[in-house]
Amino acid sequence: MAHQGNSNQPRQDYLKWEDYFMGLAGLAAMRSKDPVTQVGACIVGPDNSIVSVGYNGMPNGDDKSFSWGKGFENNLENKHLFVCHAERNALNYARANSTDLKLCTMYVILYPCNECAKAIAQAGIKKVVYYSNKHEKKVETIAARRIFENLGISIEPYTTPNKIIVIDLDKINRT
Ligand SMILES: Nc1ccn([C@H]2C[C@H](O)[C@@H](COP(=O)(O)O)O2)c(=O)n1
Ligand SMILES: [Zn+2]
Repeated sequence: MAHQGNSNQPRQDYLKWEDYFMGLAGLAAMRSKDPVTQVGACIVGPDNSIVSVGYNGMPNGDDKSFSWGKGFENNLENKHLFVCHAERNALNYARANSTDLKLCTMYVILYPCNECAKAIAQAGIKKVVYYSNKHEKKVETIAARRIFENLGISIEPYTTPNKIIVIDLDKINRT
């Protein structure tokens, strides 16, 4: 029997496309400084090329002028009015590179809000894959769903059972 290291067969447990894209969205989310909810988004072209990634953060990364709090009576002390959503950041980056997004798919860790849904629609994206819908009952999410439904934008949950993707950077040194 051939030693695994000498096998002439391709690996079978390689990362599938969906896992790769959602994994990239998850990796981007790890850049977020939001202490509660870290969101990442990855925009993918029809040829499976990575067009853009983004994560939620304060405008221009300015963490000094804005609070990461939530639940304060004074809305200006809450993050929500200020934070740039992962989807918008990914769209902005793609736009800055003049990429046509019409045939692209967006992979995102959290179901988009209404504002992002509008931006996704205006960019011409026709398919969104999301991981979590933890804000399902929020009016922003309900409005987003309506935008997607009315405009015929496909919005699907990520169904792959691969919830944990381990990145072992040092593996290369052991093989
Ligand atoms: N689709 C979404 C939804 C939310 N975000 C960002 C905005 C905030 O930083 C955070 C939500 O905070 P929470 O109320 O869950 O504490 O997530 C986003 O980027 N994309
Ligand atoms: Zn949003």
